[in-house]
Amino acid sequence: MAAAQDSPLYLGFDFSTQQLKVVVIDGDLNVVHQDNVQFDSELPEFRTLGGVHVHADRLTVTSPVLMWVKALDLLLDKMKRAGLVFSRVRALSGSGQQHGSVFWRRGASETLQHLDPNQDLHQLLQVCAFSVSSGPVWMDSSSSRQCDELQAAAGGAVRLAEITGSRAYERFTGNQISKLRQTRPQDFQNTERISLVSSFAASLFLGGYAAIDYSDGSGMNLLDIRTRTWSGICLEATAPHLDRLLGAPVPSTSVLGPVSSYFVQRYGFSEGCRVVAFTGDNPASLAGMRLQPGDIAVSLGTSDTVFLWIQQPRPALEGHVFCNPLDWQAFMALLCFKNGSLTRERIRNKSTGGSWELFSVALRDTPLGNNGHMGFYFDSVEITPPAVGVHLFDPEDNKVSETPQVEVRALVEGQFLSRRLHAERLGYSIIPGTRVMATGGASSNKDILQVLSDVFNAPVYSIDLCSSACLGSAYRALHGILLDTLICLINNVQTNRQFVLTVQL
Ligand SMILES: Nc1ncnc2c1ncn2[C@@H]1O[C@H](COP(=O)(O)OP(=O)(O)O)[C@@H](O)[C@H]1O
Ligand SMILES: O=C(CO)[C@@H](O)[C@H](O)COP(=O)(O)O
Repeated sequence: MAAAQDSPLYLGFDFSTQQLKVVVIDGDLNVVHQDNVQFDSELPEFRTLGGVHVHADRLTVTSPVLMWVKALDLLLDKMKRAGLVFSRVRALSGSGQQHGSVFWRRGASETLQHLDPNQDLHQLLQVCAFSVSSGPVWMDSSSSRQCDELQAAAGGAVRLAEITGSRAYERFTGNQISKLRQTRPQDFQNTERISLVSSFAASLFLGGYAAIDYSDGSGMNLLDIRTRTWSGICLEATAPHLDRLLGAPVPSTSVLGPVSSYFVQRYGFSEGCRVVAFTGDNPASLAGMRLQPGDIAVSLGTSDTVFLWIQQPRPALEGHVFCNPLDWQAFMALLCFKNGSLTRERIRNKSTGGSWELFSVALRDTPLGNNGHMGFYFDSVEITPPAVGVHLFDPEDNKVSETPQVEVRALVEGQFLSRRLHAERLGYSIIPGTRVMATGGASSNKDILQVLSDVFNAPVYSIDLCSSACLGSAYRALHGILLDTLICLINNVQTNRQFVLTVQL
């Protein structure tokens, strides 16, 4: 049943690689509105391809910070035009592509606190809010030197993984901070605060710097995932006084504060609307998919990721362990594959004239196993495994340069075999009852999901909305508010309780 016209609403945003999305839910978890802004097509002035700029070295990959700010202006205007009554919003939360960093210039805190509601955020922040106008994102693999330095300082890759949940990875924020400090010292000097994409987005809503949450903070090679505090060894190896630039990390369910007066005056948000900590898009998806023990999630967004809810961390040299965004005592394991949707798009353009429909036909017209044709497609330096290049094999295992008729299946089967193989190496086993939960843009394609099901030998479930990260963020907004109310109640009961002396020694 639809909720009353004035019942509370909860917003979930996702600042992902190619777009900004929002989902609005009511208190019964019904989705009442969704919208998005595509970076490439709706903000062409930033000249991104897939939301990013790939630099000449092919290793450095950045995104303009103001593009994300302008996308938020545009999205909120779209929501207003669609008739969304912002005064009903009780809480909001969100997520961001993981690992990307935003460097706020000295004085930006002051700017954030005094935003003029008559102007766009983009106008207000364009002049001097950021010391780095285009920050590194998760696709960047240019910080190998800094990774080696961090591992040496921490006592090796295994030790670093034990502390932070991952060996050193180029895209992880700590190594990107190190690179900026070494290569652009002046910009680093001008920096007042460093945010992740998630905490940057939360800062816009708060009108002040938002804390980094434990879960997204686990993707930096800086957080001790067991104590949930910054690791002294890692901070020291990265930059002096880094804790001041990062602020203290907080539980992912934290209520950070009220939405800033800018949003109250410009869009009519209620002064009581609360901002719940933003997190990474994969942790938010974990919440959105409501994973059960034994489930495995496969996200087919710009990146492909495989992740699961785990109770005990067992960090390895491959893959990542993050703090869990819902249960502070639990964790999540994640594998990330860089050559996901963009590689599927390249083969779609090459083999089926740019049509997903014909891509699907090619999958339907070829048999499981592809008569022995096999492909490994690493268009750009892969994360899992660290490999590059396209490697094709015929049924006799000869390396060939082309597999034209069967290329679509060679690609998709190869991708999913790799997802399964690496998940099993992490210790995950497919057992009777295993459910594969699919999400992300490509999960709308049933023929791709059929291959996923065949390769994992398990049923695949998807949700009727592509962005589980947005949905999870809206759930998290509601969850955060409920937890906060509960904690306040418990505190009140404890303060008001009258103790009576009942037994004397
Ligand atoms: N019908 C389809 N078949 C296969 N892939 C699709 C289809 N529709 C969209 N996609 C893929 O979804 C990708 C975007 O996924 P999405 O999860 O929205 O990205 P992100 O959240 O990383 O910005 C696109 O790059 C596109 O290749
Ligand atoms: O690097 C990772 C996870 O470690 C990526 O999964 C990013 O979080 C980008 O997400 P999408 O935009 O592809 O959803």
